[in-house]
Amino acid sequence: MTANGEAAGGLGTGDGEALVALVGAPNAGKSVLFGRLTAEYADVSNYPGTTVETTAATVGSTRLTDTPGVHGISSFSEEERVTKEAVLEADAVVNVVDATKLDRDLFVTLQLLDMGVPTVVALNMMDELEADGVDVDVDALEAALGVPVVPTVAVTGSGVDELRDRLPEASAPASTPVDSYYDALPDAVEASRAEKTLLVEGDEPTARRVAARGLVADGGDAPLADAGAREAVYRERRSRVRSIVEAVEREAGPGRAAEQRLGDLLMRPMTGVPIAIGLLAAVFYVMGVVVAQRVVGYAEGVLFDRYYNPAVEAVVADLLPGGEWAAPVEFLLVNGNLGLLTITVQYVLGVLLPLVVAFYLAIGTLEDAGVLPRLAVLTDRGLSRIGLNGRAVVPLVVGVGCVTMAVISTRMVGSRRERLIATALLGLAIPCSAQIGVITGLLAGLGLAWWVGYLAVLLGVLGVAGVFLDRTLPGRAEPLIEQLPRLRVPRPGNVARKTANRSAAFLREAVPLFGATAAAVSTLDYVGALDAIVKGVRPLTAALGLPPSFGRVLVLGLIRRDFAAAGMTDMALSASQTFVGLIVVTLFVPCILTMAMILRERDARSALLVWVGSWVTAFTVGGAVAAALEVIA
Ligand SMILES: Nc1nc2c(ncn2[C@@H]2O[C@H](COP(=O)(O)OP(=O)(O)OP(=O)(O)O)[C@@H](O)[C@H]2O)c(=O)[nH]1
Ligand SMILES: [Mg+2]
Repeated sequence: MTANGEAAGGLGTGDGEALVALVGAPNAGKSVLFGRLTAEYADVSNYPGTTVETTAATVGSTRLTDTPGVHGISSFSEEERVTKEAVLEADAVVNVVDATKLDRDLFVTLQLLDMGVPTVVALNMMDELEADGVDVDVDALEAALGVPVVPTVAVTGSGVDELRDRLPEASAPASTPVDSYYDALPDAVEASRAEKTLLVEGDEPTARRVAARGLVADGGDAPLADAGAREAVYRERRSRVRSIVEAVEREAGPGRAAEQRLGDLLMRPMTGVPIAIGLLAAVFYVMGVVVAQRVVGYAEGVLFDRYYNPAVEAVVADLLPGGEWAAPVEFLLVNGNLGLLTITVQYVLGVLLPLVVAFYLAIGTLEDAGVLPRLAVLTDRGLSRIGLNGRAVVPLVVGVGCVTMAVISTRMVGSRRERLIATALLGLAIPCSAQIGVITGLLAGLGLAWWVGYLAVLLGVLGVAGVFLDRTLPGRAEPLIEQLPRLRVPRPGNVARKTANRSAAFLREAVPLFGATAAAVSTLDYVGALDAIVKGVRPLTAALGLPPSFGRVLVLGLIRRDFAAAGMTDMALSASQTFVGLIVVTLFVPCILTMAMILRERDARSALLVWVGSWVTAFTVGGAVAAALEVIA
């Protein structure tokens, strides 16, 4: 059974699994419901656009798919295409509607019903509807739509059982007002009702698909209705939405104003900027002082230095018999620079993991509270000068956690042009959490003035690079159209779960990569090739006033940025050398994982632009800073 027309009902009646898709507006609660219905976790955040790809899980005889949020079933963006495909494949849809935004969300509901897709409506966020002092007549809504409507509160699980029970009742009305437009399609188009509706609405991918089937009899003609049809259908649908909302919604009491006021405070520069600075300061206190210095300091200085490393060295020495082949193996496993079993483990578990966990906890809390998009509105003015809009705040902030992940989140930044700018800035001048930890540690030793200087240089580079890209790339910045999520109290369970998932993903990626890097670098080291490379880049390091051993840091930096920063901890450098070194390491090329992600999300040209640009920027800015420091001194 597919979503193809006739008034359909029942589910899973045929052989095999029934495909059910969760579909609805961004931030309506689809992913929370997905988690409730399947016991699998899909990323949940309190901002629109969290889900960008489908996630599926099987429960009993049903295969449930979580989809990216959309305001319509169409193909204007990548997310919409993904969701449209999921809808066309599905046997039935659970349409997740934010009860507090009926006028916005029922458009998709009616569109699904016009398409003849068997649907059950989950009327979610009922708790917030009540808090707003609004009442929705669920029975009247059900009657108006002609399909089951189940009130839910996804975060508490209320209504979820009923939703599951009523899934088999998924249906669509037998006829639709869009029927009358089907005549506008070329004769002899053989397509399902869902496809016909999309054709009337001018959906090109559907037209191509229908044409490719060879079902257009008179050849040549594109199986689309004329351009006016979409407008007419949309207008008619919006007016149906309005009359339904008028019929089912009524004021039931005073709404809450406190949340609104707090939200406004966050977005007004006078109050928002201090609040934002306070929040960032809190994050950096936790990251830079509590975790980077205390936790990491204890892990490195006590756990690894005193207990773990000596113990492993002793065991390896014991187990390896003497003999000439044993020496390189022992070097590989336990050498003091990057031993596979000692220093590498120490870097990953003792340094990076605590920082990464702390960072994800902090960012997860902000994500859940709905603070990030308000920061977006706040920073929109500044960012629009560098060719971006405020939505780029989220990728840039996520980038401070992990640039690789941030590259994925640039999908929410709008046009290709903005994505490229955001990606380039991320690759260039945003240090990742793993690196920040080490950087914070090194700068803390130098004093506050150096910290401020470091931030100033980075912001300067971000600004100049942004303005440069903005001026040189074709096109222009898009205005911010942001659906603000509500402010919500973060849910500790969700934050913990998300942190655990992200940290596990970090380990899965970092461990093999670190292992391979450490083995490769140790091998180069053992055979003396590392020294040769280090000699080769000596002119560069000398130009920066850095010792030759900094070349080793650069080699590490080609693979992982945090690796490079960590490599600096063991060098004897003066304050200004440390400063210049950190600037270079921060601006230097993105790690291998980020490069792979840029290739996946953008293209080879963008990747090359970022990589080469990083080399040039790192050494130009590093050189300039070194020269300036010399003048001052
Ligand atoms: N108060 C309340 N909050 C909810 C409810 N359902 C979801 N939320 C919150 O709404 C936010 C968005 O939830 P998600 O499940 O990520 O929304 P989504 O529909 O998957 O959003 P996209 O992936 O962006 O399309 C999160 O902060 C949830 O905790 C609900 O019934 N009541
Ligand atoms: Mg989602």
